[in-house]
Amino acid sequence: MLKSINPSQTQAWSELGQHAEAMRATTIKDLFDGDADRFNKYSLQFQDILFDYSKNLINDETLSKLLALAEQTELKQAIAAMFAGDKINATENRAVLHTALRNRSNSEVLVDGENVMPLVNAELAKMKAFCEKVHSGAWTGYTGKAITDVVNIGIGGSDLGPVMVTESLKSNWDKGITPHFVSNVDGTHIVEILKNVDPETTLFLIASKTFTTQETMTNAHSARDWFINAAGDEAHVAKHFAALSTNKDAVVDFGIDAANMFEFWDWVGGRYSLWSAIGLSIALTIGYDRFEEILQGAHEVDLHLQQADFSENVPVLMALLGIWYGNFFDADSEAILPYDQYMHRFAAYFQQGNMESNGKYVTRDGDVVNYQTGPIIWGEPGTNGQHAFYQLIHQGTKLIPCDFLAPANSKNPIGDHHPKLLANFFAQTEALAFGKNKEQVEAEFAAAGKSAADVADLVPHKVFEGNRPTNSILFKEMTPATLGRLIALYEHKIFVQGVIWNIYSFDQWGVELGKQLASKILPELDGAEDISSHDSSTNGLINTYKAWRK
Ligand SMILES: O=P(O)(O)OC[C@H]1O[C@@H](O)[C@@H](O)[C@@H](O)[C@@H]1O
Repeated sequence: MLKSINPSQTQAWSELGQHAEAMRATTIKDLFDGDADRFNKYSLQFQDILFDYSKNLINDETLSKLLALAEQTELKQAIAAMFAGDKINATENRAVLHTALRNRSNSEVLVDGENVMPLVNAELAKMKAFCEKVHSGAWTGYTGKAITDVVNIGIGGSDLGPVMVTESLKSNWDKGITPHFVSNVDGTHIVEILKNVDPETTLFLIASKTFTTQETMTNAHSARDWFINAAGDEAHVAKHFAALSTNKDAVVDFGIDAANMFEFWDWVGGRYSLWSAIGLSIALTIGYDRFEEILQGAHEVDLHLQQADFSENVPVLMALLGIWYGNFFDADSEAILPYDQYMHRFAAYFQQGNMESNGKYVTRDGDVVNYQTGPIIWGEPGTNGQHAFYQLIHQGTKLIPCDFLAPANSKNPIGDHHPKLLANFFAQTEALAFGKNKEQVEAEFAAAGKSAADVADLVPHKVFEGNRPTNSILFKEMTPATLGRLIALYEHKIFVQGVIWNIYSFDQWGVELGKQLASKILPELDGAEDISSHDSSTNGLINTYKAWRK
C-alpha cells in the first residue's frame, strides 16, 4: 500500500505556487539569454536518447522545488514498493509488475511470497518456441500451408500496444507475417480485415486479459464463424486460434485448446501488457529476438528509474515538468508529437496510458482532489500536425506543453526528406520557445519595403508570443530497444505523476459504468416497442433508432 500524502499540503507545493508567480515574470527567452550553457545544463543523454528539457520555463530553483515535491510525497518509497511487488494497486488488491515481464536480470520478484520470474520466463520460452514454429513453416494451417497473416483481436490494452509497436517497427517486418488488428465492435472493422486474409494461412490471436470483454468476444466469435464456414470443420480451429489471456477457463470455454493459450497474470495491467503474452503479435511480426530487445530497452529504463538520482532521472523529470505546468500554470493537455511516421500511433497509445491511469478525481484516501490530475493527451505525427493544429499551440490561448520526438536517422533516407523533417522539428521548438516579437515583425515589413503605417493593423496577428514549453527527445534511430526505452520512459512518467498526485494509477473503474449501461440497453434494442425506462434523451435516441432501422 502506498502512503496517502496530499501533495497540495506539502511545503514544496506551496513554495512551487509562489515560485510559479515569480516565473510568470520571466520567459524561456530570458532564461536562454541569461545562460549560454542552458542546453548542457538541462539536457541528459540516456543510452541512445537525448532528452533536452532546456526549452521549459524552469530554472535551478524550479527544479529543486519540484525535486523536493517528489521527496515530500515519498516517491522513492513508492518506486521501491512497485518493484518489490507490493499491492500498490490497492483498489484491485494487486501488485503492479509489468516491470517483471522485462526483468532481463532475472532477479527474484516476489508476489505473495512467490518468485514470479520462473512463470515469466516459461511464458517467454513458449512464445519463442511458437514464433519459431510459425516462422519456420513447421506450424501450418488446416491445408498444410504456412501462416502468412496474424489477426490480433483485442481492445484497449490488448490492442493499442501491439498496434503501436508493430507500426513503429514496420521496417523490421521480415518474417513473412503481416499483422492485422481488430478492436472495434463495429462490424465494419472485422469485415474489412477479413476481406484481406485467407482462412488457410491466417492465425487469429484472441487477446483479452479478462476474456470477457464484449467487443473482443463478439469479434472473436465472428472470426471463428467465418473461419469454420471456410474450413468446414471445427477441428481446424486448433491450428488457427490462440488466446492471450489471464482467464484459462474462459479460453477453454470459447473452444481454444489450453495448449494454445499464452498466459499472463493479474499483476499486469491491460495498458501495461504489451511486454507480456499480449505482445505475441509483435513477436510474430518482427521476430522473437527483436521482441526481447524491446524488453531489454525497457528494463534499462526500469533500472534507471530505480538507480538514477532524481535530478538526472529522465522519467522523473518528465513527470515533474508535467506537474509544473498542469498544477501551477493550469495547462490541461499535453501534445506528443513524433517526427517519425512509423510512430503514428504513439500518441494514441499514451492516450490510454495516461488518461486511463491518471484520469482520477479521488485521492488514495477516497477524498476529492483539490488540484488537477492527469492531462488530456493528444498528438499526431509531424509535419502533419503543423498544417493542422499547431496554429493553436503557437497563437491560441491555451498553454500546451509539447513533446517532440524524432530519430536522427531515417529508415527510409530518400533524397532530403529526413533533413527537411528534422528542420521542421527543430524550427517548431525554436518558434514555440522564442516566438517573434512586434519589433521583429515590423523589421520584416520594413525590409520588404512596407511602411509602418500600412502594416500596423497586421502586425499583432503576426506576433508570436513564444514562451511555449517543449521537451525534445532525439534518438539515434528507431530500433526495438530504443522503442522499449521510449515506452518505458513514458510509462514511468505516468507512474511518478500518479504517486505525487496521490491517486491510484493502476485501476480503471471509470470505464465500468458505460459498460453496465450498454448491457442493460442491449436487450431493449430488441423488438419494435418504444422504451421509456431512461431519461427523455436516452429514450428518444433509442426510439428514433428503432423507428429508423431497416
Ligand atoms: O484485455 P481485456 O480484458 O479484454 O480488456 C481490454 C480493455 O478493457 C477496458 O475496459 C479497459 O479496462 C482497458 O484497460 C483494457 O485494456
